[in-house]
Amino acid sequence: MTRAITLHEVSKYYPKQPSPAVDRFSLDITPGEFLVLLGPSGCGKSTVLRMIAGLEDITTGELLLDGEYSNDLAPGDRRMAMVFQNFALYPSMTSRENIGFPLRFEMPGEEHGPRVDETARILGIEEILDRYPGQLSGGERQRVAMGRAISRHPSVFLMDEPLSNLDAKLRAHLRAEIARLTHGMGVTTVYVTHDQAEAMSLGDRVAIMRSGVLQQVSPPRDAYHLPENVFVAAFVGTPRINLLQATVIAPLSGGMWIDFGRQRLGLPEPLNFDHQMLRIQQGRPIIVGLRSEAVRIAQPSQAHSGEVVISGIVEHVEYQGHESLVHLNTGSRPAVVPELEAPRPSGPGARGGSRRAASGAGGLGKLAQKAARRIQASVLERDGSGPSGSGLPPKPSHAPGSSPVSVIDRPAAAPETQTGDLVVRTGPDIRVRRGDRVPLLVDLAHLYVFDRDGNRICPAPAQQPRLE
Ligand SMILES: Nc1ncnc2c1ncn2[C@@H]1O[C@H](COP(=O)(O)OP(=O)(O)OP(=O)(O)O)[C@@H](O)[C@H]1O
Repeated sequence: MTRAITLHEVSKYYPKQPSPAVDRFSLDITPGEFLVLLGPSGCGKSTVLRMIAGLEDITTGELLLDGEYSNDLAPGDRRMAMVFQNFALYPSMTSRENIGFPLRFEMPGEEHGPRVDETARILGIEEILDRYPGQLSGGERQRVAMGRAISRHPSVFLMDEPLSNLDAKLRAHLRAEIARLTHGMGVTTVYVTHDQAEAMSLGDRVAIMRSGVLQQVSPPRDAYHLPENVFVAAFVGTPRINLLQATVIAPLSGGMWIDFGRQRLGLPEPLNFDHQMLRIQQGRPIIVGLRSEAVRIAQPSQAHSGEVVISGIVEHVEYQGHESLVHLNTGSRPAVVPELEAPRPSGPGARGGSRRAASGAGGLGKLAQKAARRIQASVLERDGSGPSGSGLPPKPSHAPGSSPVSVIDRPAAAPETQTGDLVVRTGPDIRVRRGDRVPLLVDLAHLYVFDRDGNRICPAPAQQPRLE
């Protein structure tokens, strides 16, 4: 009933496009799994989905369905049902007729009524079965569209941003319904979205794509806690992870610091394994990732073990009701991931807009895409200058980690002119004002470090590269 889907080194070149829309994509989806394809607009998610459906030819590579080579299988023979963003209901048919329509071909000559009624009951739409699409709300229309997919008892659901035309409340509601339905039916589901929150809440696993290339496949929790590279770290999680340019200082005489230019973090001694592995980065530019919950505003005397102190100047406080996000200037230089520079599309209809923006941006859009493909340049420096601390700053006067206050607050040579480089999550009642300098406690247990190419080096990857 439900199917295994394997994509092996699958690439897709569209005519007249210099680079592939999908580039050597390999993935095993197990029967009954809910797999989410996640990534920014134009990264190739829909193309992967359409190749699985048979709506798009595979240029190179193999698609296996239950282990059988299926590149050339006709779409109608794949027993897959697709749900799109734009509902695609027949306006002149009632909900009942829309849901029953595919059954005319799947069950010719048979009575469809019971199957339609069963589907309507599962979806809770019995009362709207005799209405036309024009008489339905967006959410009801999408339920009917899902009903049309479910009634066929497919072996695979393929969903392409099915909720993106709906308002936030309805999206959250239908998201829960989709999870309940697909898991209840045990049908393999591949779900496309650019909304990381949706992906994280729905997927058994999330496959994150960038410029046609698969970046990471993992359960949502691992994508958040163990991002394999800076792109995944930045794409997953709200507010976005703070990414700061830095250098490792590891003098032979001992100790290790992470230098942000104006401030340094001393790593507590004895160094743990992950921190020891940073020694080989000595003097090289790195990117430090700090999620908003890894830093708190508190007095140094309140530091727990594993927390070190830096400071920042309050730029802006974003009140969110249940919490506040405090934007601070620590005098560091933010690192930028090219595709994520534009605000993430969100809200109803965002997808079409973003697609237009991507394709219609002309030269700039293409340049951004080109930049994105250069894996060696996966992270840019915001001001275009070299990495901070490219010459070694003076040796600090005390050993790092010897006290919780192991940061060296160097007097700024010039006024701190950068805008907020660090966002910290706090309780809603925080009493800070713009311009206040506040102490920040950084929890080193939640420190991420990426090398210049954007690959995570702390926490150390499970498989260490072999030293030649
Ligand atoms: N029929 C086509 N002909 C040429 N190029 C195409 C075609 N369809 C898609 N593309 C290009 O292939 C790339 C991947 O497109 P795709 O629709 O798969 O991305 P996506 O991640 O689903 O984006 P979105 O979320 O905006 O829909 C894009 O650069 C897009 O412009």
